[in-house]
Amino acid sequence: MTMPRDLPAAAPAGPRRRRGALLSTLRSPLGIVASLFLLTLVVLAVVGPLHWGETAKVAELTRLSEGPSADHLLGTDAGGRDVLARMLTATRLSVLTAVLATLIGVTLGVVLGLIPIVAPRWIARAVNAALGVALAFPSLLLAIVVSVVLGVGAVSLTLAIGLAMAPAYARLAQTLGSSVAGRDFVAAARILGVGRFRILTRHVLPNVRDPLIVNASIGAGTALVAATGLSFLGLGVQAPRYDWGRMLNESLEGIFVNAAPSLGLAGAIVFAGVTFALVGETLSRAFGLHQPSRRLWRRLRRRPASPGEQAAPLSVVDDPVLRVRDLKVSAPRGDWWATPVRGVSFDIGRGEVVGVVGESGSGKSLTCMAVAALLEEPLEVTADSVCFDGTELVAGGRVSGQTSGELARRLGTRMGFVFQDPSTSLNPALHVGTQVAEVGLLHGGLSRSAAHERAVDRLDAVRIPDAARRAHQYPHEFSGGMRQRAMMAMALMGEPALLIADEPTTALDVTVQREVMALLAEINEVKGTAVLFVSHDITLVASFCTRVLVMYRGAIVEDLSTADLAAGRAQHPYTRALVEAVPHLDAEPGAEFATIAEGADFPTEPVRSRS
Ligand SMILES: Nc1ncnc2c1ncn2[C@@H]1O[C@H](COP(=O)(O)OP(=O)(O)OP(=O)(O)O)[C@@H](O)[C@H]1O
Repeated sequence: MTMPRDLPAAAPAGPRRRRGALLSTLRSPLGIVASLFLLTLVVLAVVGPLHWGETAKVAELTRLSEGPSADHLLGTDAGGRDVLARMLTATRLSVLTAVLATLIGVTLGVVLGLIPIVAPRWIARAVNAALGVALAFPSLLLAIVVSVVLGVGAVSLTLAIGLAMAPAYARLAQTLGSSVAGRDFVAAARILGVGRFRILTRHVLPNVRDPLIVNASIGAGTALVAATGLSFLGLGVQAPRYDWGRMLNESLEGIFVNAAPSLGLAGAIVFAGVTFALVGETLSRAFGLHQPSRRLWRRLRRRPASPGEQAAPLSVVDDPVLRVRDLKVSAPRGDWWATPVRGVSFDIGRGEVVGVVGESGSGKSLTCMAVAALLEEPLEVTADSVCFDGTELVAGGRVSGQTSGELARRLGTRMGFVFQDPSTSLNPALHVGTQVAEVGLLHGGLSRSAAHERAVDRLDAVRIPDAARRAHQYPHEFSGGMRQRAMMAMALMGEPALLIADEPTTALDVTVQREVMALLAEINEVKGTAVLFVSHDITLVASFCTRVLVMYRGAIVEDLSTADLAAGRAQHPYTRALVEAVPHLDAEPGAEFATIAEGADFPTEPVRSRS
């Protein structure tokens, strides 16, 4: 039996969106085929014994083990009974065994898997240890042992397979449950005094439900094969009852003179298995858990540019360090593609400091990650050109997240990236010095000791106190500001032509923010490194940068100098709304702050406003 797939625990959609997604998936070719297959299987399971049950019992003693004929399409068995009628009659028992076994396996698995989240620690430890032991056994072997212990028969077969499936589902539920239990909303519920059981039912279960349902549908096919296999071995359904496995065993004796019964039964087993897999795949698409198909990738590549995309930049720089033309980032959302970055074009001059502002979700981070070739599948990054420091990153219209060779060396030594969250940007398992030294080892041709020496020197340059000692510490021993400076030290291992800083100060307190900004300014001045600085804080951008790109709904709507911005010469209504929303210290006490109304709709047409 195969292990359940470790699908991501997706946030559950609301009931209406869920229903809508399910209906639209059911109308897709996959959904239609899956529904037809499932309907056929259910009808056969319900109607089979009623319609063909009596015919299946009739034994024609003059027609034993006959081949296919007009009367008996799959021939007769050794007792002179019609194989097709028996096969159709056996559909109910075969399918029911698989479905019930899966239900038992999933239910038991979910209970065992989620116990550690709610039970006292000693119970959780005991359950974990038992699960570890159970998982060490191959599940089919476990099913054989259990069915021998329980005694052969349809009921014990169902229980045996269900019990054998449970450990794998328990592990899956535990993995999914633990990832949800660590999220902030669970912590918030705990702070509010919500009990553990209620947290489990209200917060954890709804968030792991979808991947479990998808796995259960696919797992039913595995259960069917296991049940058929055990019955085939004589450990499952016993005479006078019969399922496909037992029939397959009986048909084997005469397979060389009459292969039709074995082939027919194999076809039935494959049909049922494929049905369960198709249902699982359909649900996976409806719940947004699947990876997009190759056909979808191809369709995306053929997709024509949609209106509003901006192939021409709003301003052009001579000899830019970075030139971006018509950059688009698309992300799969179920069966369709969202385009959070809709064709942006811009230049950054050598040594220039350019800010990117825009509301949350406007595509600032995706744009930065895309130009640094950091985005990978399932995200799709296309562009006419992304030319960094004289090197074209676009090949075949696409920017790949997997760079190698000269390109990786160039990006590693000439481009630096400082991420928003200093707590996740460094590997917690490695010393900071080791991580900073990596660029020197990989691309600088330095020996291990020389790379370490340079890393210490770079940490010192970004004012990490006692750098030689600190280099041997782990990231958790650094403060947030020190981690951001360590990221800058990493960039300074090479000779960076561009430093992309994606909200590098958002997670820091004001004093540390100032230190980080001062360091960025120093790197720009001393090294001549251009900076692409992303921030929500338009005042900070105006004071630090010389030019601002304003992003709105995945496009650059205005590209203006900070002098124009400060002098109130912004022309796009969205830029003006951003400026007006900046709080002023000289505002009347008690006066309401200006804000951008939720759902406010601004034009996405860009304006040219550089003086
Ligand atoms: N890995 C991803 N897969 C799919 N969609 C994504 C991914 N990353 C971001 N998005 C979506 O793309 C859109 C733009 O995201 P992005 O992170 O670029 O926004 P942002 O402007 O940087 O926002 P913020 O200021 O909050 O960081 C958002 O709607 C986001 O949900």
